[in-house]
Amino acid sequence: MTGRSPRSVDDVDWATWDPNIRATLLFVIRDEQVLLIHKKRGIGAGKINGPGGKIDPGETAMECAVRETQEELHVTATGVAEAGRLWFDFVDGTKIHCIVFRADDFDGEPTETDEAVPLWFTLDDVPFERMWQDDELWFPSLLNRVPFELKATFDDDQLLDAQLSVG
Ligand SMILES: CNc1ncnc2c1ncn2[C@@H]1O[C@H](COP(=O)(O)OP(=O)(O)OP(=O)(O)O)[C@@H](O)[C@H]1O
Repeated sequence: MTGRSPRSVDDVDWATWDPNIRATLLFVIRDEQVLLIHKKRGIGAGKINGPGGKIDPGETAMECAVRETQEELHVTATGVAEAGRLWFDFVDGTKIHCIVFRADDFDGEPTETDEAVPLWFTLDDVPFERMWQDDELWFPSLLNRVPFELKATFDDDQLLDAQLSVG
């Protein structure tokens, strides 16, 4: 141990870090609004987030992001592009690697499912207090189309430390 605050980003050996969960997030951003979900189950249930979930064997991260958005909201995202990457190291040993996508549009009508409630927010009114604490750190880069990478440590859903790199 280094004796610094518990589990800072620099305490993690990222060179050997091997995620046990590979996941995605997708944000449809259209007409100065972003399509979010109130998540009903799974990791982060009760929070607001983008649609997304774990990558299935044999699918690409982008295929996963589109599939999860279809499953959770019954819409098909279009104009999808990678926006950034997130590394989450939890004190309980959970290691989540998440690829974030941005979409310009979608086909279909956002619909509540067993997994999620669709919610639109204007870009100056995103409800960060109801989201994972890291989201607020990288969301501006997502909006500005600046590639980002964020490494963060968490204890349960409490953010301990984070390092963002952009550009
Ligand atoms: C720690 N800070 C975090 N900040 C922002 N987003 C976070 C997150 N930690 C996890 N996430 C997202 O949460 C989803 C989990 O996936 P999750 O819903 O459990 O997967 P999936 O739909 O496959 O669920 P089942 O395994 O079928 O229950 C997935 O989008 C992942 O990126």
